Amino acid sequence: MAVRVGILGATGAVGQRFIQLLDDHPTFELAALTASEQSAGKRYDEAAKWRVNTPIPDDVAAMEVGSTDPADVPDDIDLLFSSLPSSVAAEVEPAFLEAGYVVSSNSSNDRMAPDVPLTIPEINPEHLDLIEVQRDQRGWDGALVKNPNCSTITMVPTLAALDQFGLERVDVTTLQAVSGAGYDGVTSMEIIDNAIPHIGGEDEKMETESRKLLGSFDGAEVALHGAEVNASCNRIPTLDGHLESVFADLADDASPEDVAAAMREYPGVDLPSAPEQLIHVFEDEFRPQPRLDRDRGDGMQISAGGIQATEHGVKYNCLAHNTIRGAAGASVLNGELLAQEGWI
Ligand SMILES: NC(=O)C1=CN([C@@H]2O[C@H](COP(=O)(O)OP(=O)(O)OC[C@H]3O[C@@H](n4cnc5c(N)ncnc54)[C@H](OP(=O)(O)O)[C@@H]3O)[C@@H](O)[C@H]2O)C=CC1
Ligand SMILES: N[C@@H](CC(=O)OP(=O)(O)O)C(=O)O
Repeated sequence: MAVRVGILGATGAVGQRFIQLLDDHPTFELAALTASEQSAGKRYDEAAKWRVNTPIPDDVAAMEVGSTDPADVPDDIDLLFSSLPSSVAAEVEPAFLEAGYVVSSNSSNDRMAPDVPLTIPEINPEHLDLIEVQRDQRGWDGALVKNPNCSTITMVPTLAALDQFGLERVDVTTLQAVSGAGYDGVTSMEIIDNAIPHIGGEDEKMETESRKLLGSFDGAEVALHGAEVNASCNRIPTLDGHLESVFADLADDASPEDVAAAMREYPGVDLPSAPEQLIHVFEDEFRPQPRLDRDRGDGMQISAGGIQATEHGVKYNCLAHNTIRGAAGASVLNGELLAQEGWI
């Protein structure tokens, strides 16, 4: 049976990716779009400055954009995807939850809240049961699920594969695409022929969100993973695809071949938007590269390569498409998990 879905913040960069990914989705039927008051009341193709690399689906182009207000969203929507600026999401998401909507949100507010599941379906699907705790504590009829920051989601599947060798410490340096900052985030004069060695708040997000994702859930709360995580985040002039260099200290001996096998064999999930294999491992040490590898698995696969031994463990590079696996695709996959697990 079709699941009726809506998008909060549908006109933005991530909102457009949602529309692209939901076109021809096997079970999700797009039935509501919202944005700011400037866009409300307009046809979608008048309100959105469409910039993704496929045309606006005809049925979506003609849809009317609503206000981001529960009173303006049909009651029969089963699931809302949220791609609002986090300051706006922090204000309006609670109103949708109080009104009984289930929200799969990409915005960063509340990701570390103890009663909010921060989920990657292949890594920690069991954390969804935090919804029961959330409903008890907040009195919401709805449910709020978050996906992580795009840099965090690029690295965490590889760390999950390494955890069988006793993950003790992670040091990561990122090379992040300009689309992560949004269309107006970095000017061409700032980024062409350049690299910017800081992204506000990003180091802390990688350092905390990764430990929640890899943490254990006892039915009441998530205990953060014990590994120390240090991140240094940088912007470079690629369009899409975050590339990251990871140094991981391990308690047990593990050769680069053991690590490659653990990554290749890390199990996927049976959900419509999931890649068949979660992590592709290259033998060629010049890969992964953003332009060549970000679209693997329709933008949902993680790539890794250049695995080498270090004194305390291994180092390697990893890559993911930041606006698909790192944003809209991550929320859609969480929505598919919510449906599979009977939360909607
Ligand atoms: N870009 C990326 O790679 C990633 C982004 N994110 C996060 O996703 C979210 C969206 O990012 P992005 O799509 O780049 O942002 P954009 O600025 O491109 O889009 C923001 C959307 O929110 C709407 N909006 C803005 N203000 C309000 C308001 N006051 N009330 C209601 N709606 C409002 C906009 O509508 P209107 O067009 O009418 O202004 C638009 O639809 C952010 O939280 C971002 O941090 C997360 C991971 C990756
Ligand atoms: N900060 C990320 C994108 C982003 O918006 O992250 P978050 O979802 O944590 O706000 C980047 O610049 O690439």
